[in-house]
Amino acid sequence: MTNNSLEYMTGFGNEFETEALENALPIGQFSPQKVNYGLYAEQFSSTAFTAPRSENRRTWLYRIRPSVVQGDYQLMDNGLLRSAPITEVPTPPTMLRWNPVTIPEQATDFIDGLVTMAANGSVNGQAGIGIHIYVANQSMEGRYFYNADGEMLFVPQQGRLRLKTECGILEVRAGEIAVIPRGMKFSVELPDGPVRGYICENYGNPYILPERGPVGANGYANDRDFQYPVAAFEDIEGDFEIVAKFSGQLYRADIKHSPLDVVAWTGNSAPYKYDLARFNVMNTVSYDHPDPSIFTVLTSPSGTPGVANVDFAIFPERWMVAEHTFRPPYYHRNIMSEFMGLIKGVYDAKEAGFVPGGSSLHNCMSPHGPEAEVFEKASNAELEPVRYQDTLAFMFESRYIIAPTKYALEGQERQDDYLDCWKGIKKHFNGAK
Ligand SMILES: O=C(O)Cc1cc(O)ccc1O
Ligand SMILES: [Fe+2]
Repeated sequence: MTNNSLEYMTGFGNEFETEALENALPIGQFSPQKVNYGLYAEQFSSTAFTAPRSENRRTWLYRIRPSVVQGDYQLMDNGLLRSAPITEVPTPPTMLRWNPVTIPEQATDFIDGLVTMAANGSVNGQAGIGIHIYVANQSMEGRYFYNADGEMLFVPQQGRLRLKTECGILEVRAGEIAVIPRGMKFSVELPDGPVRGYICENYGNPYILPERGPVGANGYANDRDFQYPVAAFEDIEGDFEIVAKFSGQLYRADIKHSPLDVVAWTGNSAPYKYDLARFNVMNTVSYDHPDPSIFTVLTSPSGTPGVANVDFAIFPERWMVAEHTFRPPYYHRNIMSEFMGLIKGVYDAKEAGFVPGGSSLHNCMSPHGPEAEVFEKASNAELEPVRYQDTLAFMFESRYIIAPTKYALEGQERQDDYLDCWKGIKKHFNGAK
């Protein structure tokens, strides 16, 4: 890429404009008869042309060659990648938990190292999500990827990713997230070696920031903290490969040049990153445990107001000051389905077994909550203000039942003894007649 300095532009969903060469962007129109530098104009639409203006997302790309210059697609092996609906095994209501997926010893790039844990909705119906773990130890070399099935939310747990995209370069490490729009081409480099993390592939409406309601004009994830790349392009020719995820299937095509050849772009559909440490946490300063929706960073709305296709919520470092309150997450059963991961530290409902890089799934109406020891400790603790330190968990919460894959249910990471964490819950009832 000619522009290798990692500069970013800021502001969630802004109408950006950026050029790696001076005057590459047309002025006053999108599609002039001739574009400067002999570039081609290409519109990249992430919403229907006719989506309401407030939701409309599209970007104009000014590139060396239009995207149509490529070979034909051939089927590829999906490896452990799956899409909704998952039909290979029935979905049990059982509460599930997994150890981290091990980073392989053999050469594995980002595409090779995708493992689907679960999915819901319908990839072709553009509703629901795919939940994947990525493990890799090699940069993608000579190949590029795009996902026509959904926007990709990256939640790194270990290591750093350099995401080279059509719109420019983003780097993310554990504690940060990145989102790449549906269909945007990119490659993944690993500047510091092996990586592991989670991906929420969003088949539905693009993520937006949640409403703030009476909280007011500031707080939660602030718009200004979202960072977008500046234009950067590769002008290289060779024997490359483009890999597409389309309708749940991987395909490959030959391409004789780098598809990351966008010299300038303008619009509001672009990849972005966000440092989760910037989340402005709202919580009780009086009593009781509010619902985890107070920790929502991004939401993909479904057609029903207040009922998300998927919410991305975090459980970050914060002060806990609630008085006369059972402070950990309450025992509950929920119409929404909850997939959780841990980036670092210890999660307050589970002191053992839920480890960084691991995952859990509590589906629609399946009961869950603190393990036995946590209940005993929290119901007897001195309620001083406490700072939850060195911890970061997250949740993908969805209106649709989350179906684990056959690999998730039968693979080596599954903790078959998960339910034992609640076995020691004691009967404290003292009202017997
Ligand atoms: O189940 C979980 O651990 C997630 C969660 C956290 C919380 O603080 C309240 C409700 C909830 O579902
Ligand atoms: Fe929950």
